[in-house]
Amino acid sequence: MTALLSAENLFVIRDGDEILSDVSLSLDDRGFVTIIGPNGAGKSMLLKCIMGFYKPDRGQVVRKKGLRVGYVPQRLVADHTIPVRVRRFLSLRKKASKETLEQVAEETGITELLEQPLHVLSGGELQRVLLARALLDDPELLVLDEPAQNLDVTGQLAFYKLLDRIYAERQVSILMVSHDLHLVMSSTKQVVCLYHHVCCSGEPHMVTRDPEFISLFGNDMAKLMAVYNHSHDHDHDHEHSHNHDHNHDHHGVRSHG
Ligand SMILES: Nc1ncnc2c1ncn2[C@@H]1O[C@H](COP(=O)(O)OP(=O)(O)OP(=O)(O)O)[C@@H](O)[C@H]1O
Repeated sequence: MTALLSAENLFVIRDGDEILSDVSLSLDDRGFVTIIGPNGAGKSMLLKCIMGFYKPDRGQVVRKKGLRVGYVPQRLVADHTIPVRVRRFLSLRKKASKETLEQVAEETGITELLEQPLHVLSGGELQRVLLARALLDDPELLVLDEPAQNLDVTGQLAFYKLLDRIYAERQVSILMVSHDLHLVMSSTKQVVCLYHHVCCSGEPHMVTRDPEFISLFGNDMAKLMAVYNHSHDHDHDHEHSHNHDHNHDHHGVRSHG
């Protein structure tokens, strides 16, 4: 397998706090990695470093040469005072052909919305438009930062279902921050549990059994995951990786050193 991208030993330190502490992560061709972690754990910061929006204090991000990346932010605040139609919005930054734009619109279920002004769209529709925009360049890697955070449960389900289909049908890898592990765990191949450092990582059903996962999210979350795991609960010990060479209190401190 070819590594599309790797983050190597990233540190981000602000006001003496380690927002990211020795974080490493790598994404292979056709990988599907979901980053989870409590509020303020540094998930968005990690994505910003990976996207090159933010320079880590130490460490580096190595990308495959010429890697095409599509980015889907948490949300888009549409400006009511400058009514932009969806079609125009999609062609603002990307030089996609009319055919590509319409094919991607079809794929993401927004064909009917192309002539609508952005500001009239629902939250779910806007997220599909943002996904469509990220797909216009035919990305090898899709990076999504809590893409369903502002949607209701039905909207979340629909969005992740669409993402599943895109992953199945395209030659694309996915790196996503999500709080909805129970909704994405059937598609996710690897979960990275972050609390300023990588607490544990591996296949979803293994990570949810990890004592560090349970200490971060509590037993209720672990039990909820167990229900979702039930249908494909089998042993993958050999694929599970840990990072246990640290010792700290997850609930109290932010600096680990
Ligand atoms: N540019 C910055 N300068 C200083 N501190 C920052 C900066 N960006 C983020 N932080 C801090 O870093 C910590 C991690 O923030 P981040 O947004 O990465 O968390 P998160 O895991 O994405 O949280 P959430 O789940 O709530 O979105 C927070 O305490 C935040 O205040």
